[in-house]
Amino acid sequence: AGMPALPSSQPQEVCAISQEIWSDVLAYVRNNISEVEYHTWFAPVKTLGVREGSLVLGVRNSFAQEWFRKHYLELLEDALRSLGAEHPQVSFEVLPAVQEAMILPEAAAPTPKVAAAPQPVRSSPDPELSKILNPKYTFENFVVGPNNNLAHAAALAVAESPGKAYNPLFIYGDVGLGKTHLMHAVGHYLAEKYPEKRIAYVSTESFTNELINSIRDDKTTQFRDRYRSVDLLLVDDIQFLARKERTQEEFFHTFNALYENHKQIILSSDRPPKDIQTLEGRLRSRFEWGLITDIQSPEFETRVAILKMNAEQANINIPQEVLELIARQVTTNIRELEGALMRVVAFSSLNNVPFSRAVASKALSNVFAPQELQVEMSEVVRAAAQLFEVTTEQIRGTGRARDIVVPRQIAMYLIRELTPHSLPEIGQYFGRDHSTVMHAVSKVSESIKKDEEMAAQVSRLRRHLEGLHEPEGEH
Ligand SMILES: Nc1ncnc2c1ncn2[C@@H]1O[C@H](COP(=O)(O)OP(=O)(O)OP(=O)(O)O)[C@@H](O)[C@H]1O
Repeated sequence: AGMPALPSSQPQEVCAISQEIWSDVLAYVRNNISEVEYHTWFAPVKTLGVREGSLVLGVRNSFAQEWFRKHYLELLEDALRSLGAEHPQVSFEVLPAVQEAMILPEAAAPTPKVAAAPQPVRSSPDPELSKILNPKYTFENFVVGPNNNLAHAAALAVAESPGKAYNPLFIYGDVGLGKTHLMHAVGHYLAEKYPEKRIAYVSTESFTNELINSIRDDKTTQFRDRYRSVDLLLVDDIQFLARKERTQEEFFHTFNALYENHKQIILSSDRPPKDIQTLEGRLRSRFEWGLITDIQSPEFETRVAILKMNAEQANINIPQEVLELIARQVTTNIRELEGALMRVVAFSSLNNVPFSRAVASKALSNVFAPQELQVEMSEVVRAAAQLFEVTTEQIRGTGRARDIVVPRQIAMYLIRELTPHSLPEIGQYFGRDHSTVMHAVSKVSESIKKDEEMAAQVSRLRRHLEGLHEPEGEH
């Protein structure tokens, strides 16, 4: 409602994300019906894309079409609503029987290069390897920023001279910040350069389970052979070795075997070795033999760059300001950042509206608590200084000249309006007491009633500051 219709000349690359939408819808459906029903009816359905806001589903015959209309329309609409569709629409088309097997992507023309099902960037000679390494997790697809440049450089060095540069390479950081991505990138790099090298990627959990199974099945020799004969061993989430004595013992020997043969080992963890409780000393010290490097949360610019890369890869054209809005909403976890982007794209295609800040903030409003306007005092001062062509030091200083006092009072007034800071806190920031701030606030609120120019300046500043943080409302 109130949204501009999507001009037909602006093709939305719905196909790129229709798979994404469809898998979310399926997940919703699956939660709400029995497994048998799900497999009978939903498993054979193909998505044909989103057309003009309507999710088009291909079903096998007209009987199924009727059945869906009668029994599952509401459920599907609910699912779309959960993704943000305001007027969910689903339509069904009977798939031509012969074409059923090849219905995608040809039928969903025009088909952009789909990122939802990433093509292997390079085909690995080893089919096993392409199963274990995520094709998306390459160096090319890794955005380097101040938060991860050391880890990135270390990974690259290791990829170029495995077993020589840093062994082991230990990468730690919070969830969803790219540890697995970097490990796989080394794997891809090596696989391309040295197709004969053997690479193994395993999570600590799988390593543990495989070990347990091998003990149970009396196949520990095979287990050992497998891991001790690789050229590159990538082990994810090594912190889960904590309290698993038997696995630690086994891993210790694997580590030694590889290390002695100059085979590269890369480990990831959510914390540095010294913080992994109940890790045997001899393992801990080995983890510290090579290089320990961390990945931090990405800062704003890096988050925007990551979103941009994702959008480009999905062939979706999203305005910079929308990407920035998303990057402001999700600050710590890149997996969630990517999820937020998908949500915005799904929302805009399901509602058949072009990307805008309003659309994005709406799409994200269910997922993320509506952003509190979080203007910083320093931002207000900076903005006021800029507008009045004085320095921030002057504004926070003690000068009494009128051309400094007015900007200072306006800054205090706007800080009071736009931030949750108390009068004493604001006073402290300016090296004054709270009564000075109170005086400034009442002075400015009086002045803007009479002084048009000042009113304009204040509202311009306010809009600027709000614009920095808040999604535009829908008018
Ligand atoms: N610098 C980056 N550039 C582009 N994409 C990134 C970057 N860092 C992370 N990602 C993406 O973020 C997602 C999460 O990354 P990844 O799975 O590697 O995180 P992780 O640190 O291993 O998390 P976990 O601890 O949960 O395993 C992936 O889709 C990955 O491609």
